[in-house]
Amino acid sequence: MTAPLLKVEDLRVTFRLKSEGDMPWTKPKRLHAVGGVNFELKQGETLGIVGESGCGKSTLARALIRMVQAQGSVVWMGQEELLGLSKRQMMKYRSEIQMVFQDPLASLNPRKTVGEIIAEPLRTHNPSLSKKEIVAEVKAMMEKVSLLPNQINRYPHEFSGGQCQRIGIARALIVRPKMIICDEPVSALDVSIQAQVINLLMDLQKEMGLSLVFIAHDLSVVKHISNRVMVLYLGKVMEIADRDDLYDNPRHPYTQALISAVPIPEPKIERNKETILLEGDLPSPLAPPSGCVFRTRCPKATDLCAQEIPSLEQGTEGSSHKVACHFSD
Ligand SMILES: Nc1ncnc2c1ncn2[C@@H]1O[C@H](COP(=O)(O)OP(=O)(O)OP(=O)(O)O)[C@@H](O)[C@H]1O
Repeated sequence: MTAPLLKVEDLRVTFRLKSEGDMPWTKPKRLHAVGGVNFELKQGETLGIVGESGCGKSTLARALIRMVQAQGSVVWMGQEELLGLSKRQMMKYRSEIQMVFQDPLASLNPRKTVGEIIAEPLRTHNPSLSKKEIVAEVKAMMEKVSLLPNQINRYPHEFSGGQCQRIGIARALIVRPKMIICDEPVSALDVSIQAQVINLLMDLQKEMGLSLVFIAHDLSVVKHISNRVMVLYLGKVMEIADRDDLYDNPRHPYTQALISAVPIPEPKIERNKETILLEGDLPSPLAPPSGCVFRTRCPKATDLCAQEIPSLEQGTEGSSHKVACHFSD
């Protein structure tokens, strides 16, 4: 069996916060943004990551490419432990793992032309390329993402939101990565444009054999693009399963609530299950609940849930459907 492209074990990110009013001798508060996440990603696969705002999706993504400091282990292609590498050593892998960000315009330098923006990673990773070669590569990549190559000298503000996201995708793909992390890549775009960008990503994935980590809070979008889906809550994995398994048979009460709230596109089709309303807000990650972090909003919680952290377990032997709940369905 081939090794997974990416293997993440017990990944943890803790931010140390010091508020301005604190006396010098007070201890900084610790915010556990990601608390012991495990998953694997195969070549050509798309893993969707969902969860409410503040549950740690972006921090997890940033930890994978060392934009934030993390503990645990991130093994790349069965060989390299990325968290142990120096910034310099990490450069080699930065061309293999690229990121597409949420706000397309804000993620592009307004003072650079589109050509310069797309070329930047190429110049960094292939300094021996001539100017002519770079321009040819950039124009070819612009065509691949359905941008007009003759617009190479224009500036980001001259493009629409959807076009800016295509520029962001071209910049990520120009160095031929093996994996792309997309952090809410379409949530800032109009609904009509979202589908175009998602379909573009799916076409490019097929053509280039890419693996995707796709972060979003819109469960319909994640369902469309993902092979597997991971549900995060307060920095912990609640459930992970193949896409259809998760959407047709959610086992964690949190996943059940999220899926029950997904709007049905065809109004004539009646929903056969009630929408489950979650009470209360996401607890502060500065003071997470004891035991199961979801228990304060969970309709099934008992004393056990306050005392014991449920481990992420498979329902049946060999199943890839895992759930962290003492009372899962
Ligand atoms: N640099 C930082 N310093 C301190 N706390 C941070 C930092 N970055 C994120 N956090 C906190 O970590 C937690 C997780 O944030 P994160 O942005 O990863 O969540 P998210 O699920 O991506 O949310 P959203 O969907 O709103 O982007 C939040 O409580 C956030 O306030």
